[in-house]
Amino acid sequence: MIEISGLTKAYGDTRVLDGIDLTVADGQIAAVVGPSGAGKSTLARCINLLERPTSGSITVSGQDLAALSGKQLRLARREIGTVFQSANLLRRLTAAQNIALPMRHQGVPEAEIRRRVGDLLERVGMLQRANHYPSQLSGGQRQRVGIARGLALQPSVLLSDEATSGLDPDATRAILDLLTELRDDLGVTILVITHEMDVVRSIADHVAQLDHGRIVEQGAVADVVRRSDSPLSRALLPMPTVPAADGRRLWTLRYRGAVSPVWLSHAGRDLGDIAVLAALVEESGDTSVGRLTVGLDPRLDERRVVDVLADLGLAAEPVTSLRAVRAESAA
Ligand SMILES: Nc1ncnc2c1ncn2[C@@H]1O[C@H](COP(=O)(O)OP(=O)(O)OP(=O)(O)O)[C@@H](O)[C@H]1O
Repeated sequence: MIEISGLTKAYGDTRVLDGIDLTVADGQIAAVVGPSGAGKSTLARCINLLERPTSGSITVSGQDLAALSGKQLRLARREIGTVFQSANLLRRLTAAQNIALPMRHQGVPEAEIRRRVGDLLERVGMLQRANHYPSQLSGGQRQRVGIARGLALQPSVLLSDEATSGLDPDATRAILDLLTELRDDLGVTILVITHEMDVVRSIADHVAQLDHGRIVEQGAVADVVRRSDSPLSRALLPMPTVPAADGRRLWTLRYRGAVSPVWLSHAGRDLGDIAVLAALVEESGDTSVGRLTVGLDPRLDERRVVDVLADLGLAAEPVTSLRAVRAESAA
């Protein structure tokens, strides 16, 4: 479990992180997203102790890392494995030697290193390439070795800093599957720093949006995608703007997981004809999330629409954007 509380980082007079509160439960994957310059990398460097926070605490498995120094700090570093963008492997070392490196630095006995390197190579599907140098590996393969190296000291937390950026879709998918396996099989808590919303949708349990050094929105991904009119929700499941058809009133519907496959006909019994104008269904973790724009009879009572759809597991919200209102009144 990672608990970040009141984390602030300043360079001179400039506060790059400003009162970050973020908790990632054991065995969960959390994603931190945000625009360039928001402070994502600085947050990552504070968490893996490459930078000292100016104030606040970072507690991993009950230990406040920000309060440690010297030997304690070196020991605490083992708790957090990091995977960097483009893996950062040492060119002159083979895959196996790169993975062994953190263990050598910590004085792990050679026999134990050999055993663990073998296990790790197998876990990340790279056993056949143990003796390849980074230049002989693809970007996705290098990243697998990077992940194995990040796990070498058996950390409870894995920090992934833009680990999939620059990879093609297949390699990205394979790395995301691997991270999910690590969470599920080893119970590793994973914090993913990314600018890719696909990554969040695919693997994250929790998402936090960083902007100008502050977390401006966060929550369980399954809840965030159902939020109405939230910037993070729109970024996660963007919908095209559609004009209302035939004088209907536009509504946005959201659902997650267990919605009846025949909800539309059920809802139609109470609400009359439902025009589906746009729909987006995504797999998020092991559940599906959906967002639709529908057109309904404008004479329907708002409360009734919300209640009927809520009974069917859908969150409904009338669309009130200027464009939609214009489209409605023009129809
Ligand atoms: N060592 C430093 N000294 C002074 N300012 C810094 C330092 N490191 C980062 N900053 C500033 O902190 C802000 C956040 O930078 P950071 O690299 O954490 O953002 P980011 O969200 O990771 O951006 P990107 O997605 O572009 O990598 C930027 O305005 C940057 O200029």
